[in-house]
Amino acid sequence: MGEGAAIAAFDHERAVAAVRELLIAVGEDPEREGLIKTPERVARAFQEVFGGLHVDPDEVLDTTFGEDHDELVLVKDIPMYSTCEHHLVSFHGVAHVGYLPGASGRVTGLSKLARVVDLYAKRPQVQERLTAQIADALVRKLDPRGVIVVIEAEHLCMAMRGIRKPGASTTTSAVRGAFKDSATSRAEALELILRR
Ligand SMILES: Nc1nc2c(ncn2[C@@H]2O[C@H](COP(=O)(O)OP(=O)(O)OP(=O)(O)O)[C@@H](O)[C@H]2O)c(=O)[nH]1
Ligand SMILES: [Zn+2]
Repeated sequence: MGEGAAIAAFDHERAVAAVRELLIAVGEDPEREGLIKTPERVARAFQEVFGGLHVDPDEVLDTTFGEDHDELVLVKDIPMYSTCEHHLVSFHGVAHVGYLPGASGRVTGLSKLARVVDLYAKRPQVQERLTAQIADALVRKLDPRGVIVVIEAEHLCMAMRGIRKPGASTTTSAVRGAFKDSATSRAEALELILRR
């Protein structure tokens, strides 16, 4: 079982009631025409954007192939939408996920790397933890020689409110195994990742 996989199911009725309360709290009338279906819609949207809480990300990495490939596998520019756990607004950008297959040479499906990003992103998150969780899932499931994950994102909590710095970009990385031990391997991977 992956980290934090088994939690209570989504409580739709409770979410609808909570959104309705929030609308009243901000001074709106939840009975007016434009808002009548909003609690229902927002509940469904929350179920989708936090859907990763109810799926075990490790299971998507069960698909592996014996390709006998022991060099870098890197998927760049995976679109990523997550939700800042402090303000419940979006942070979004791209994730880059790379790994060096282990001695067995087994690789996973490329889409599975993007699925792992998605499942961890669909939780209340901070960018640093999201980056580390993706790296650690790959370490657990693929027994790789190394893993590197880089996420570049804009936080709407810094753009639309608070300090109001739209365009500010946050980069986080998580390196494991060979990418942690060898500055040369890390620099080569980062060069490929950040090359435009
Ligand atoms: N390290 C980290 N910080 C984050 C992330 N997302 C949001 N934050 C920060 O979390 C902090 C929360 O600070 P608080 O002082 O508790 O909350 P706040 O008064 O709303 O803070 P401001 O955003 O500065 O107005 C802010 O500095 C946010 O920028 C993240 O993914 N990683
Ligand atoms: Zn925030």
